[in-house]
Amino acid sequence: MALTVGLRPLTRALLRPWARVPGAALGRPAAGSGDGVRCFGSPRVLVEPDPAAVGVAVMKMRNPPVNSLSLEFLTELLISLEKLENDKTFRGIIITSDCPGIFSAGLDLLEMYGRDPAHCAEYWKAVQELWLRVYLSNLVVIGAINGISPAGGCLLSLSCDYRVLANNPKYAIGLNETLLGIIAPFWFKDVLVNTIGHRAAERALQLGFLFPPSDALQVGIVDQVVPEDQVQSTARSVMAQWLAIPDHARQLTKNLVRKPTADRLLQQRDADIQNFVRFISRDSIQKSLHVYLEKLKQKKG
Ligand SMILES: CCCCCC/C=C/CC(=O)SCCNC(=O)CCNC(=O)[C@H](O)C(C)(C)COP(=O)(O)OP(=O)(O)OC[C@H]1O[C@@H](n2cnc3c(N)ncnc32)[C@H](O)[C@@H]1OP(=O)(O)O
Repeated sequence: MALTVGLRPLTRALLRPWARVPGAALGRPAAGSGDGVRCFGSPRVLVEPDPAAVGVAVMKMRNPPVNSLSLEFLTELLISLEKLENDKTFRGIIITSDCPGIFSAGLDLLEMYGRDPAHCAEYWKAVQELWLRVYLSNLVVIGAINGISPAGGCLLSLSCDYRVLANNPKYAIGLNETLLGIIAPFWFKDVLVNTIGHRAAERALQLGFLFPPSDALQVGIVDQVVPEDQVQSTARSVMAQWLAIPDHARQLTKNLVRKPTADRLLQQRDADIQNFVRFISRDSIQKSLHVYLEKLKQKKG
């Protein structure tokens, strides 16, 4: 899938600093890595070949403090994913977090609060693009979910082929948009319905459920819950099962299952952007975001 949307100016801006980081440029051997070991990534996305599994890359998100999906972070994720997709040495990716206790806090609220319509439109394009790229990836994508994963973080998880969640009572996963006074877009909703079924999604979406690990497993929003120190090794074992299937058969099957859902967005991307911009620009929605951001601040005391 081509990187179709208008990310070029930002992409160029992002590429410049990477060029100054020895070994950090996409596709170059990393500083300190052995000859021929490919390690590519960016300031916020660390991508390394899994030393224990041929053809597998581990992608670690590191946008502290909470891996919120800012425009810059989304762009870096997109570039790394595109690079991996085009590198025939890789057949699978494990997506995980480098921020302790947090997989991803979801979309960056500061990209939607107090921003002008043009910025919101650019941001939403990037959100759409990340979803499409992960959801339709030809690679096997396993989520090693080592922290809380609300809203956009949950969408990212749901877009993986398989989800392993760490069994920690502090962690939770779900589409909690209504708690913020906003709504999950139809394609977030579609992916949740596909995963947990209509009735469970109806309740979860309206009530903004964030499922703790045991409930998450029970409802099927994740596939496995394991002790925290086994998340990566479990993801690796699952990856081996998925990679035992011939790529072409698995990829065509994935496409068969996922394309109708992706097509619903692909057929109306511009309208979806306009809808988002109209919605997010409303005074009432900006007020809700303000209240939510204030709550986050006050939580700190
Ligand atoms: C028609 C279409 C409609 C629109 C659809 C839009 C869909 C939106 C989907 C989304 O993804 S909205 C985002 C939802 N995310 C959340 O609700 C999570 C909010 N965050 C938290 O609950 C907590 O931060 C945490 C993730 C549980 C971590 O808690 P912790 O105590 O470790 O850290 P904090 O002190 O709360 O946060 C640190 C720092 O980060 C800021 N921050 C947290 N989350 C976000 C975020 N999503 N976007 C931007 N910034 C975030 C938080 O305010 C703190 O900032 P400072 O006070 O340090 O400046």
